[in-house]
Amino acid sequence: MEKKLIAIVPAAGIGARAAGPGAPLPLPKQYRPLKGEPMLRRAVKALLGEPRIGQVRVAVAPGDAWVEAALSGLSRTVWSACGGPSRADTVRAAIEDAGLGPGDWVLVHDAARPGLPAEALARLIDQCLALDAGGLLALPVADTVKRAAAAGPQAASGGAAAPRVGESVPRDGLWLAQTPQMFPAGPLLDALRRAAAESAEITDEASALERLGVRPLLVPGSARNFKVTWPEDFDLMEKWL
Ligand SMILES: Nc1ccn([C@@H]2O[C@H](COP(=O)(O)OP(=O)(O)OP(=O)(O)O)[C@@H](O)[C@H]2O)c(=O)n1
Ligand SMILES: C[C@](O)(CO)[C@H](O)COP(=O)(O)O
Repeated sequence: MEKKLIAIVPAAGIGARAAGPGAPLPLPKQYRPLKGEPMLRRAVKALLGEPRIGQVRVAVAPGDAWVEAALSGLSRTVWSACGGPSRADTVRAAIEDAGLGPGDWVLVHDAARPGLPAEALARLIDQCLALDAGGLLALPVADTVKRAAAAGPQAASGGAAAPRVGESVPRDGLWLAQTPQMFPAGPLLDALRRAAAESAEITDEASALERLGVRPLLVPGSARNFKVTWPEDFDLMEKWL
């Protein structure tokens, strides 16, 4: 039987970092309109443009009041209020909800990355299917990388003091992980369950599998596919869109 490919969009966050200082967001960042359309809707539409994706499953927080309007009229799209306290909890619950076979493919994409180009998405799927291996979009690090030193004494003038450099980190071989991240459903679900049982803090799907010795493919992503995280990112993303 042919393996299915479904997409999961974790959308149960609140966007705390996207709020300005002292100014909470009026609604979670994934519902903020970008050029007239909620960010979540744009992220889902980027996935729907790929014919190999059979269904898009959006996972939102319990009590979410915005998802129905944000996704109205989209084909091949369902949503469920199975969001958990962390992104990994949300993704795990969404895969459990999806009732997939262990060999079916799951492609996880952040609601906060509405700028995903069709070519980058196709590149990831092509590579994973051709090599029968899980993988993720990512970009090689272009800048010099510094690790901050442990916090020292605060400046006498008040205000938050700038941290100091502890060391420079060689950037050779360093990549910045993006989404989508694509894996077979069975191994991914097993890896996420084990990470949860062992209280391992994981921030993406690949790292759950890396803990178990898997070496996912690093497929070149795109600068346009950045994650809307900080207040200024909304304007920047609107320019790209
Ligand atoms: N408990 C959570 C936390 C995050 N996410 C989702 O994971 C994606 C990437 O997370 P991030 O950009 O960190 O979003 P937030 O958690 O909303 O942002 P912040 O950390 O600033 O609060 C987003 O689509 C977000 O909605 C989720 O589904 N469930
Ligand atoms: C999955 C991710 O987008 C890859 O860069 C990232 O790790 C999500 O991290 P966040 O802290 O939940 O934004």
